Amino acid sequence: MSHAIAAAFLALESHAADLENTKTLDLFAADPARFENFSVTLDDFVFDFSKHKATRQTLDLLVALARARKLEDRRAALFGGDSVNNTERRAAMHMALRDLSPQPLLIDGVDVRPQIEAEREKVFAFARAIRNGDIRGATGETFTDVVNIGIGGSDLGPAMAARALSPYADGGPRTHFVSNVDGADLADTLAGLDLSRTLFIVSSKTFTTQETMANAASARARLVAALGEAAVARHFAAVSTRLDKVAAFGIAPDRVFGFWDWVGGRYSMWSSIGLALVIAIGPEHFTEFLRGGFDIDAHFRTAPLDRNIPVLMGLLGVWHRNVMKRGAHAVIPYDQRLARFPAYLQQLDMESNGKSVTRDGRLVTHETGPVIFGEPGTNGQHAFFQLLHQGTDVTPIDFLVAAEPTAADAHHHALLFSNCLAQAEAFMRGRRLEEAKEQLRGQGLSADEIDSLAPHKVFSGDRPSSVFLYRRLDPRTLGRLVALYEHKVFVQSVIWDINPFDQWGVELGKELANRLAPIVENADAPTAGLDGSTAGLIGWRRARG
Ligand SMILES: O=P(O)(O)OC[C@H]1O[C@](O)(CO)[C@@H](O)[C@@H]1O
Repeated sequence: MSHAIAAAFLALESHAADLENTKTLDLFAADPARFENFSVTLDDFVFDFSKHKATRQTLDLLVALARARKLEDRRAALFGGDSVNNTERRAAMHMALRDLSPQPLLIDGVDVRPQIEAEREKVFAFARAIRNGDIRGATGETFTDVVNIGIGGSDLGPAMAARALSPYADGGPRTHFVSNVDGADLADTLAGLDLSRTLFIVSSKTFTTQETMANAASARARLVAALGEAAVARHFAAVSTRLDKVAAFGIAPDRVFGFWDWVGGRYSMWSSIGLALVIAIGPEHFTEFLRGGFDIDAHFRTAPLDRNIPVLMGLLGVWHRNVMKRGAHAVIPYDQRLARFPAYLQQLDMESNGKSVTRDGRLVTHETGPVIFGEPGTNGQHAFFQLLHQGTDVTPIDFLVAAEPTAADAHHHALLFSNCLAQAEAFMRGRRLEEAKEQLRGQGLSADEIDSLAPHKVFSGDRPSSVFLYRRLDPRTLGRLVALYEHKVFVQSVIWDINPFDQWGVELGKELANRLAPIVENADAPTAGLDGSTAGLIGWRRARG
């Protein structure tokens, strides 16, 4: 670690010590314009970070750390199509997929815009034909249901977005997502579906992923049993970078949609991987989704670092992770249709920044990515918020909420919105022992009862949160949200000097699963050489199989 970076961290640590006796509420008292000063508005979108215990000096020190890490140069390298994914020797140019300008998009000196636009047009034409019934199944029926078979980045993005944007799924077929190798996933999804009206999309960047290949083979077998071998060409489409492998599966070339190795799996929902989503919401709404991502790219590239939403998200996360030593980060959408957004972010953030070595392979000197978790509010309030309010660990929270009701019921939205703001306020405000006692006195309790109960009603307060307030959850807003988090993850990777675009940590488990599968399937296969626990568990299963 260079001297400048070590000095930047030391300055942050000493500043944190100075702030120890300051309450976040005091910061509001000292600055009547704190909300304006500690929030950023982007069109009809507000990022409010005023409830973090952070001052102007905190921001200056965090920006100094970012500069010491050369964030602006690294951002230029990212957008310039450099091989920022150094361990796989690739660019990470998912932003090119949503660049709606006419500018050339250079990767290794080649303008990739024509290929991107051609592939997108092919996806759009196919989606339109499915939606309007020009493309039909083997028996001449229109498609009423689309089943996307994929996992991780080939599932979570489109699945999350199809749910988030369900009000925009006007007139298209229903979409379903099968990911788990547990056969129950496919079986439960297909129960009740009419195979003669069902289109399967096999989505896999590598077209080798065990779960996806197993589910695709089972879906194919079910279709062949129902409609015959010839139906496969009419009922299957595929999305992959490995067109050679797709051909071997028997999917017709005009139903194969490609993308490129410079698009990471968890960054791929902007590509042909979005096919199921395009079929669900239509090309026009999908283009609005792309536009939302493109808005954020422009903001990320041009806004000053201390007014730059993804930079602030990333740096505040570094403040909490590295200076305050907080190990988790919660994302709570007060928006039921964003129910899968926390799961989507788990892959985006934890697969990207869950690393222990730097870009050049040395052990990191600081903590890297936190555990990301979340559930929609208000449900989370009745599940794990107790720990967030009074547990011994402090967990920073992102609250996401729309300003406008999404359903016709304004009353429900008023309740939802109030709950969101009330929680954020409660985490910041807390309740002192004296306040707790005062409240209990008002309830007519005896002095002894008050003394014994009051400590249980104390909230430390100063528990930090950001609020993302958007007008409504439409395709453009969703595009903005996804791109904001993508760039936040990138900013943090720069501070931690790690490669956010590889995922070697998923390899070992995959290798071992492939080694175990034949031993589990064949009851006579020897278990010698396995560790005692694994052999014991297989033996227990065999005895009952
Ligand atoms: O699209 P594929 O190649 O099937 O991979 C699915 C997922 O598996 C991973 O490689 C590892 O879990 C993810 O990065 C990826 O999104």
